[in-house]
Amino acid sequence: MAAAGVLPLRTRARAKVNLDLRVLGRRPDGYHELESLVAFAGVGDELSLTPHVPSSLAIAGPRAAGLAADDGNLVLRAARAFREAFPGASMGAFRLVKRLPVASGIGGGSADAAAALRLLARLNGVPLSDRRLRAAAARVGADVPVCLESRARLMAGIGERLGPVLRLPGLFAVLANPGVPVGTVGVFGALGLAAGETCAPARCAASAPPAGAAELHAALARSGNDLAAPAQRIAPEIGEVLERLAALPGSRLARMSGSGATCFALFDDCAASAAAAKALARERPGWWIRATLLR
Ligand SMILES: C[C@@](CO)(OP(=O)(O)O)[C@H](O)COP(=O)(O)OP(=O)(O)OC[C@H]1O[C@@H](n2ccc(N)nc2=O)[C@H](O)[C@@H]1O
Ligand SMILES: Nc1ncnc2c1ncn2[C@@H]1O[C@H](COP(=O)(O)OP(=O)(O)O)[C@@H](O)[C@H]1O
Repeated sequence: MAAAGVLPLRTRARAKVNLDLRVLGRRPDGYHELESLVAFAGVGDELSLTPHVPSSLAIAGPRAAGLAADDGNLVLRAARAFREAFPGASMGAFRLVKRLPVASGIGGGSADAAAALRLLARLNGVPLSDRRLRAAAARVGADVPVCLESRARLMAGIGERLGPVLRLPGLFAVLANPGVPVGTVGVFGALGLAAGETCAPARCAASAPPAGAAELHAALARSGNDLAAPAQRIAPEIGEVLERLAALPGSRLARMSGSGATCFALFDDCAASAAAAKALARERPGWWIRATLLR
């Protein structure tokens, strides 16, 4: 129950989109070294924190079904990581409004974890640049550090090495998910790399992405997502999502995000992405489809 007179703190947990993703190799500990240009969408979950009451989590929202509010939830895992990093910190009661599909390659759980860390940091006067906070984020999950600030940047290592924040041109996108959850572990496993194996050289000094949307579309067309092929072997529905997105009027590029199954298409303007999302929703009423700005 909310403490009388105490207003909850609130934040958005925006969907992460991997505009491209290269797998460089597999570390001896089994994790994969990546390079990815990451952007964030206007759609996301919502998280609030009622301070100064015992730690707890309640979940509501259109995608809440099947997501347990137990100790394994990434919100409560993040809260534990925060308390370990800042012993004696004030905690509170979280309420998550779940809108993003679960296990879908847009990091909803990672964004929720990062949102929990942001709220606890705000409550306890900890700046987002605090290295103990960043270390706590990396302990919760590979994608959590980039979600902490939720700003476009290059991500490397297993996700813990972040480039400077990038001012990307706004990318008008349609996100589409066919309703098939895809596990990250299985997709990395299906790549079939042995521990310690290298498969691609790191891009030397990563150059800043172009400032114009058309130039960025063209640059992205020269890259890809190395997890798309293994993900499609696990969930062949992804092939159909990519085909449908590529065939939409005005679609400039169609690609899978993260380990799937969510895919995105890019458009020149807001009217084109909105019309495309509407048309796709008519064709595939069972899919999760959103027009959104990536930046
Ligand atoms: C693939 C990516 C790309 O952004 O996104 P999603 O598809 O999850 O959204 C991420 O690397 C996912 O990060 P995240 O989902 O936080 O991964 P974690 O929970 O830390 O790890 C889950 C499992 O994925 C594998 N894993 C994860 C990250 C990585 N760089 N190499 C890996 O091999 C490991 O088997 C690990 O046990
Ligand atoms: N708050 C949460 N939101 C989503 N998934 C969560 C959450 N807490 C724990 N999980 C678990 O984490 C896994 C990854 O979820 P998610 O971040 O949605 O995947 P992805 O990064 O592929 O989009 C799921 O299998 C889910 O059971």
